[in-house]
Amino acid sequence: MCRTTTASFLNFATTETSAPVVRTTKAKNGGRWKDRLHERRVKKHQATKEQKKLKQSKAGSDPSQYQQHRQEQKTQQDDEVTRLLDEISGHHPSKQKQKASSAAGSSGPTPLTGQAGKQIRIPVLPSNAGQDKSVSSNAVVDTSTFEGLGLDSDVVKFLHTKLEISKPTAIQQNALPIADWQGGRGRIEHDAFIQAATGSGKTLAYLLPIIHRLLTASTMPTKGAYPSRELGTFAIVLTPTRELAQQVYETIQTLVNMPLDKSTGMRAHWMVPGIVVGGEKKQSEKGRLRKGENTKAFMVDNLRWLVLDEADRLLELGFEETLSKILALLDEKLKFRVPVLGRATMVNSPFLPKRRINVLCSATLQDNVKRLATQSLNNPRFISATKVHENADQAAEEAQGHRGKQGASSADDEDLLDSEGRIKFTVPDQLVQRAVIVPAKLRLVTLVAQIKNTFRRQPSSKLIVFLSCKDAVDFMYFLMAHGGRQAEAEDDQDDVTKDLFSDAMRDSDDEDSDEAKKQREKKALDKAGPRLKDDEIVLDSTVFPGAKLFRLHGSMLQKRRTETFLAFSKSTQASILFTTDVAARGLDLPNVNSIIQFDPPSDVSSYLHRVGRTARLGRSGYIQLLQDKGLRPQDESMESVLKLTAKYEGVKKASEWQLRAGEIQAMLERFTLGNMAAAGLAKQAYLSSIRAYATHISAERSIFHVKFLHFGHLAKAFALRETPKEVASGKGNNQRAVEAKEKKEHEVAVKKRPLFKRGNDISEFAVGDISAYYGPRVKRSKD
Ligand SMILES: Nc1ncnc2c1ncn2[C@@H]1O[C@H](COP(=O)(O)OP(=O)(O)OP(=O)(O)O)[C@@H](O)[C@H]1O
Repeated sequence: MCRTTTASFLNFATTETSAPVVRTTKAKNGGRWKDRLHERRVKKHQATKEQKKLKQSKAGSDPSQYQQHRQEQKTQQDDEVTRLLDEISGHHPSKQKQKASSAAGSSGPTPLTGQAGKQIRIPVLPSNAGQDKSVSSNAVVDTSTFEGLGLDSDVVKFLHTKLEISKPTAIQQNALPIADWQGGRGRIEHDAFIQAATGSGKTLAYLLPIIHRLLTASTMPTKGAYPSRELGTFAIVLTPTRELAQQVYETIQTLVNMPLDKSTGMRAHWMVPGIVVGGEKKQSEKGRLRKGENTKAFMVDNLRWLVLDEADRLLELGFEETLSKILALLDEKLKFRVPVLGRATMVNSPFLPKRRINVLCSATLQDNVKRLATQSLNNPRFISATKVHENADQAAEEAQGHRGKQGASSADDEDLLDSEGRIKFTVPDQLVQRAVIVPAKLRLVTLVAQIKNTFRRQPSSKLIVFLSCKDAVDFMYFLMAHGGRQAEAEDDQDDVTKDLFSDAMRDSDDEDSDEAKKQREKKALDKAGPRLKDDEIVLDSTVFPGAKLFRLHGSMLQKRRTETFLAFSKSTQASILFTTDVAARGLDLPNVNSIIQFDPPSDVSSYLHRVGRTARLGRSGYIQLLQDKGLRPQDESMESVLKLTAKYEGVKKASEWQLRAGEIQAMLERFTLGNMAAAGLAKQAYLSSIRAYATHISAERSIFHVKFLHFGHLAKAFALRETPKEVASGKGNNQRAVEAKEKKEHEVAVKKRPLFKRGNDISEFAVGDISAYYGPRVKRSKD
């Protein structure tokens, strides 16, 4: 049902021609690596099908067919985003059709101002420490204080005393006036795009107006009654991860629990925040939201705000279907609402927006999304930390005009625009960014060295290490927890071998009871060393003594995810969080002072969000990318990182740092070799990382191409000594392919060898194939 509804929202009808219908494929970037891999496979399959179709059509096929096909592919991504934006704004598809057809007959979206095909440029100042900046604003208000912006005095007091927030940040200064505090008849209400650097306070920029207006609405009865819980849901905030939902929920919870001065008539008890996230059953959140079963209060008659936090991620691959379904549900619920007898279901308060306000918020809102939003959303305003623009084109023109006046070499422009004149996404000013070019085989040891150096410099540091897949997260977490027990690991290895041998002997000798066998197995497993346990939230590190280790990824049980997130947030001692991109967006993890990207991010915005977990709100932060190919000139040499560790660890001669690095690598390899659990995790991590690496988008494959990877060296990054072939053949998925390839190679090699040497390759179990001994039969020529 949802599928049909979704389809009916497509607002750009394909031009009707006699050409065969060509199925377009999605062409999107971003998303999880698994989504991208799936996407690529589907695309490849469809492309082959289309090629076949085109071949089958008339000989010398019509070039217009091909052009149309190309055009459709090009606009596919934009269409996808437009459709979602239309759904968000609740536009009627038929109206959209008219709009599209009136747009100069173009089959793709055209900006309203007629600047088709033009790049949008919106300047953003590169900082998230906005409090001390003097920022211009369209509003005739004192934007430097919350009172000046019109925020209720109780809320201001609460922010100041309880949350230690005394002045609005730059993005809050610009966003709050647009939110139209007082409401009132005849006021234009705008949808909004909020874009500012990570850690700049965007959450409060959209939450404060909502809370303020709901509080104000509670002072006046509508239809004789004060607002109550029975009126349903007033605002929905959608986020791409459960942790972010949890964080936003907690912020709202704190806000609605603020003490209020009763004489003002404002009441907050009727505002009840709720959270809908999936549990172990992945479909549950979608299901509950679709059916509206979770709570009776999920009534959307009065829905006045729909916020898409990390909107660019929500519009990305892997999310759009869920988003469509949720939006379709909202529409459906509105369409088929059943009036409740004796109950006023619709609120008509002068303090609330008259319609649903849509807010899209992120540090990285792409230009195409903004351009399409001008068409799809309702009077959208583009709010950055520096300015508010009426539409994306206005912002672009202004940026261009500014560029024209100042000359292309203006320092400001260099900061704001890239070489092609597009807006640059920015990282916080105070963030120190370093790239270390490391050969794959030294990546692991450099990671260890870098973490050791960080802890030496600042003993209670909190670090986040980003990895590309959950298998790599599990392995690193486990390795850093137990890999430092060098001596134990060696003993363990001997014990395991002894144990397994003696058990095998005993099995064949006597017939023990099942219970005795179980006991022996358990003993053997215990001897085999530590194992990764699902119920562990935190481990002590043996590689970094005194440090606590955490891990976070999407395949963990929800309960563990939440516990880990909270435990790491609260940790005040030296801590490391190993994580996938699930922690890259939006999370406000206090006092994280260093980010290490062990695996490269999947694209620019992913990089920005990852590094944004540190240097938040003007604090300092340090990030490091460990990469075996340079993205830009080498910032910090691998040698300097390793030398520093050696120095810290008492190595006197500078030349001995290599020895120390070798010792660390050897220690970790010994552990992996001697521990069955570690060996399994390492192999799995190695394979999954290669798969993830292979899904880098085409624009970045000149740097991150799987062909550039040295598989043998990469194994060392996962503390493995085996050759990749051996590792791969141990895996079910690749086993047959590897075996088949090896068999073929072997056969070819055998055939090439001189006859007298071939016999050596014959196994004693070989049966009756004479060619194995003498090579293939060949016809002899008669002469
Ligand atoms: N005006 C303010 N003064 C001081 N601290 C603030 C202010 N506004 C927000 N903060 C705090 O700044 C931190 C970062 O805010 P927030 O998480 O909203 O950033 P963000 O811009 O949404 O970041 P991201 O893009 O990473 O999601 C939070 O701890 C928040 O409480």
